[in-house]
Amino acid sequence: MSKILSVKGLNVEVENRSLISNLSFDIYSNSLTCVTGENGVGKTTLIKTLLKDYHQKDHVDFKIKRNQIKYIPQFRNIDDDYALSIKNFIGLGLQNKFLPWLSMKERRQIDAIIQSTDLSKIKKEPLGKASGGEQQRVYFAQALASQPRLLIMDETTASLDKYAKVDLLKLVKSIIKKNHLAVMFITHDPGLVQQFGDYNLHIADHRGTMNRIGGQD
Ligand SMILES: Nc1ncnc2c1ncn2[C@@H]1O[C@H](COP(=O)(O)OP(=O)(O)OP(=O)(O)O)[C@@H](O)[C@H]1O
Repeated sequence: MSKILSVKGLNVEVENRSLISNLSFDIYSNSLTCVTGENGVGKTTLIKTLLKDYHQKDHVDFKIKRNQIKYIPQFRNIDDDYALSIKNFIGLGLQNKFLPWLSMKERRQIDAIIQSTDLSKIKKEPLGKASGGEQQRVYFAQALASQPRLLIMDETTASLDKYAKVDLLKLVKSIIKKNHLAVMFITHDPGLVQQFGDYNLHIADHRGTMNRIGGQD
């Protein structure tokens, strides 16, 4: 396990209103850190602050490059008519892409991601026709195409049923292990935290506390 991010004495504010004071925690590779707390405590604002303060080393010290951090937002505007195939959508996640088509190396990389995220059977289907759980798996796969070392998932499971939630988290855990990835996962689901979290960064009363949990592999 190597350190990916060190946060020390960070104050998280919005429009001069303090949300979290004197926050300190570390994020390591090979681990899933759940970020929990009531609505409005400042979880999303914390993530925005970390990304905004990337170059400011006093309180937020990333050990990785900015382009090795990937954020998967909670909502996307994908409607039923969205016609791009799942494979091409995942390809959009490739970094430093100059050509409009995929090189042989990129094609192999995308094929490996499709296989590891169990999307082979539906890779030619339009993304708009995929189920909610499949779409979340595709967003995760697209994020992997940029070969991140830290992945931030913002309530990615919120719209899924309990089986799809567990399936997605099992997949995330297996990729964490395989790619030595660090994941920060904002969630309101205590069952998922207990079952899959390695750490829980819990925010309440303007304070953040990091606890070790030790979720399943
Ligand atoms: N740009 C902004 N300007 C003013 N207030 C904001 C802004 N962004 C967020 N806030 C306020 O800051 C507080 C924290 O918001 P934030 O979205 O970070 O909470 P959260 O913990 O992620 O909540 P949830 O679990 O509901 O998503 C809220 O009271 C919100 O209204």
